Amino acid sequence: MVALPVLEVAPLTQEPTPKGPPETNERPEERSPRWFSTRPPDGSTGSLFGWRLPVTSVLSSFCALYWSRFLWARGWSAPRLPSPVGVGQSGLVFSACPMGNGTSRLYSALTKTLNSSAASQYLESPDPEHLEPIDPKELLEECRAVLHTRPPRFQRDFVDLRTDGPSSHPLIRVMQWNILAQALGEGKDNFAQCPLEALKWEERKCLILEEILAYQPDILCLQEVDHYFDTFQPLLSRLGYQGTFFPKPWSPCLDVEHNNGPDGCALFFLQNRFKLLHSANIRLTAMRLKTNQVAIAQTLECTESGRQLCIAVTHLKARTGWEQLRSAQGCDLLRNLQNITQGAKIPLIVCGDFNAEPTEEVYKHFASSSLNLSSAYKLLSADGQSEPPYTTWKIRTSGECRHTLDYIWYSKHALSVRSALDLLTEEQIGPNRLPSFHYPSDHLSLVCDFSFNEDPDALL
Ligand SMILES: NC(=O)C1=CN([C@@H]2O[C@H](COP(=O)(O)OP(=O)(O)OC[C@H]3O[C@@H](n4cnc5c(N)ncnc54)[C@H](OP(=O)(O)O)[C@@H]3O)[C@@H](O)[C@H]2O)C=CC1
Ligand SMILES: [Mg+2]
Repeated sequence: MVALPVLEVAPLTQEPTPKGPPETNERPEERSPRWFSTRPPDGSTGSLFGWRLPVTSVLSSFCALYWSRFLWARGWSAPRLPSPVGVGQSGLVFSACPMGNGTSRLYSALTKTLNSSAASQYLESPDPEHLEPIDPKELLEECRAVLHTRPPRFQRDFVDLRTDGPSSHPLIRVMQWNILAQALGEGKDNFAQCPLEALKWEERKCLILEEILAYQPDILCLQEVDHYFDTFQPLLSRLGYQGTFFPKPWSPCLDVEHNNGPDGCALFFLQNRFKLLHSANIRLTAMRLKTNQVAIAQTLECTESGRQLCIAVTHLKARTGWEQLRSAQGCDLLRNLQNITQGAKIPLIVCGDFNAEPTEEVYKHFASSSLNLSSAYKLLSADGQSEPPYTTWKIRTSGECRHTLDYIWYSKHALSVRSALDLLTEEQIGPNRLPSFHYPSDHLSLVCDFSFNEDPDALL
């Protein structure tokens, strides 16, 4: 069940003073973080975007717009299509336009384009109910065929981080990745050096899938997913994953013409490795008010060992000037995770785009939490104490942005990081930065192999 839109955090009152300079490409209402307002006593919403409107009319139009878009994004309002020709295997279909107009986008996952090449023969399915497993190797080959005009993908190596001998428990591979919402990449992010051609969804989705298939995570935590129902859910379910999607209540994607629905967090795990015990979709709050950011937290039982693991994914509020909101959202997530892990009894992994450098308060809350968390990618540094120099690197019209914002937190007593996927080098990323013809997102994927520590009763 998804919560309703976010009048509660509509920018209204003065809040914390931005620490850094405002980014010039932001809209005025986003530059000054003015949030957490209560409604004025006259029953209007106050100066929401400069208007004074009755609460009921604003509420009802937001609700109607949001729900119609949400239902439409899920395909619930869609009529069934006649069976298209050329039956394939995987359901990965390429629509004629990048995001498509309403109709072609809605149908893109179901439709077989008449002129599709032989390369996509295995990638297509006429039937949304078609659930036959896909061989990951064959899907990878198909993706590579689609990408044959693009430069080869970058080589990244796993760094061995073991400090002891081999574990008797099988490894758990976790991938964290902000994949870049298609609507934001094309419509809002203002990438200055990335040609629109490089963002074409038909090819970019293959780059994303290629990255996932190359590392084959057991657990996959994604942010900025705006193609869940038409791409990732159908394909990944046929690769053996069970998926959950929680859209942002008022996704900025919905402001983009020809969007594909709201973006949100998605969490996938391999069904042959885990059983789902508990799942929570969390609308993050700040000072008890609902915000536009979300998280998913699930408790899984490992089929091999019978041990439990809690996994969470989140995407905190972006942009400079919103540090206090991120901090409050982080505290709310930690509070929720305290409950879900039964007071830190269940080992925990938290993946996210925190939109916060390690110097920020929210990072410090996680590092000092009573959940005893440590950030896995620190282990790649020489002293094990420093985060990588960047996890996102892009050039916006407002300038170059190189930041460390993405993290994989883990219970440091209960779990060990056995290896971590190295980041792309500056040379690999290239002078035009990300995204690019080589790499589909402005954020790098983070991938770690975890094992349970031997003593299950050790302090978490
Ligand atoms: N929050 C609210 O109450 C309401 C919001 N809205 C709409 O929602 C949007 C804001 O939503 P919110 O969830 O707060 O979004 P955020 O500020 O968290 O950012 C949304 C996306 O924009 C990207 N982004 C970050 N910095 C920039 C930048 N400088 N230029 C362009 N894109 C950037 C982020 O990517 P990354 O994480 O990769 O950095 C993120 O995915 C607005 O467009 C507004 O119109 C509408 C009504 C109410
Ligand atoms: Mg983004």
